[in-house]
Amino acid sequence: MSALENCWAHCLTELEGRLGADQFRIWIRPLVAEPKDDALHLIVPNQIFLQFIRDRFLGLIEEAAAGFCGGEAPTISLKVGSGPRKAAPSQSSSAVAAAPAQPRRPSSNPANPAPAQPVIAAAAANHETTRLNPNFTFETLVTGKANQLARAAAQQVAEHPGESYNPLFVYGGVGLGKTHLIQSIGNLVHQRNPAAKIRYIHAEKYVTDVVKAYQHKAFDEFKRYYHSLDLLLIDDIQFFVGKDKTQEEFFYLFNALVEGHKQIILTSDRIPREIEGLQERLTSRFSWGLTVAIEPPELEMRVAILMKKAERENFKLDSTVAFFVAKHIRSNVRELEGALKRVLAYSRFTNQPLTLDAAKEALKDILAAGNRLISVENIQKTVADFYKIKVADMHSKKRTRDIARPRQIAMTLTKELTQMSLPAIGDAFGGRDHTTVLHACRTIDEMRQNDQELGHQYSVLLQMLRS
Ligand SMILES: Nc1ncnc2c1ncn2[C@@H]1O[C@H](COP(=O)(O)OP(=O)(O)OP(=O)(O)O)[C@@H](O)[C@H]1O
Repeated sequence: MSALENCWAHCLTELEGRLGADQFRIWIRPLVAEPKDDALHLIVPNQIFLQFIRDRFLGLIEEAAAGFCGGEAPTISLKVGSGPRKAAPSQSSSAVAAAPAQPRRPSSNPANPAPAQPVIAAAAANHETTRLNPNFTFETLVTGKANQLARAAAQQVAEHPGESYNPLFVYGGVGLGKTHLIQSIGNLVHQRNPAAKIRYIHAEKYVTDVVKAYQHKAFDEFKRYYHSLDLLLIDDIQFFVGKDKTQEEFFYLFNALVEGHKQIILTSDRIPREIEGLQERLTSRFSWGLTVAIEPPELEMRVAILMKKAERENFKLDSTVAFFVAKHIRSNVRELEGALKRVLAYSRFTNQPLTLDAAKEALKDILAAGNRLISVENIQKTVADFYKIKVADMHSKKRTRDIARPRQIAMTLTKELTQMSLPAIGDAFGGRDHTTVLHACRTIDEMRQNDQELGHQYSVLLQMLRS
């Protein structure tokens, strides 16, 4: 190996560590390095890829190369080539591709079925057996800035249930991967300890169980069952609001499990203290462990998710197509998945390669009816990014101007761009009253006339959301 090849090999190791397996596989692995005249030429598959590598990763690559070569760091250039060549050990040493792929997961082909679903908890007679989704694992979860912390915390909890953060409280908007993340914990705990009694449940089901126990005077059995769990995962805990009996029962259950070092994991669309109507003793207990957010994914992560999902369908998605879809579908991962399914189906049914034109055709009605795509989540995310605040602040009670004003702008945009009623908008913004929404719309409309800067910002946002 020449010094430059050595340098590139070092960069690969360094970058894999820094970017994580998914980002590395998608962005760095396709690069082919050609050492030439004291420079390292990195060949990329297409122009969009080139721009992306230049904007996001070139600095990192240069840093890694400088770290290896010290003062003698080579010049690194990017150019579009005819696609990555395979690097075999016997190959001439003039081109070095990135590390080999991770082993592929079993195919989704029915002839090669997914591993058996872990059965959760030998449930007591009245508590039907539930199953975790075997596809919701840490391996299939793409990590990016939006969920980095949540994932790290989840991994820690899965490896040391009942010992590190209890409860783990995960919050974030619709379709952002809360269920996927917490079920990954369940699946890993089950894999490591098949005897562990695990129950994943939606909060509404817990409410129903309490009601049934109440009706059938079967609280002893109810308690015996729930109190015997090793790991309890409850999704969408905000459904407990207004259910006093449920909250009371859950309070006892919570105490018993935590005292017994049994792990509890909860999700919600907002942080505990902002769930109005939840008893104070629960709110404070929910904050005992660790509360982590999942934010909407940024472009880079959305592309990675699309690539990974397509790969699981044994489909090689061109990065130009992935960018196109990711740029247009921004609000949440569920919508992103829906768009991907659509383009894949289109390509299969029409027997056409999945080109950019094919993707445009497949998504044409979604794109044409742009307004239908503008969801309240999309607006909240766009406005929060624009003003550099958290999406969670759209739901929060904070009244400082730097948060309240963007929130009012987002409400006004929602009124203008969607068919939602004032009460529905109020609900989507942390359960506010419709008069608050009306006041926000009037304030912003007036300010747009009198405050040039705000008027401009509003038009930019409108344009961003409609494009
Ligand atoms: N980071 C990610 N990597 C891969 N897939 C993801 C990721 N985030 C979400 N998904 C996928 O998006 C879909 C929606 O995720 P999930 O159901 O976990 O969202 P949620 O936050 O629980 O939504 P809700 O609030 O509606 O319950 C799932 O199919 C999930 O696998």
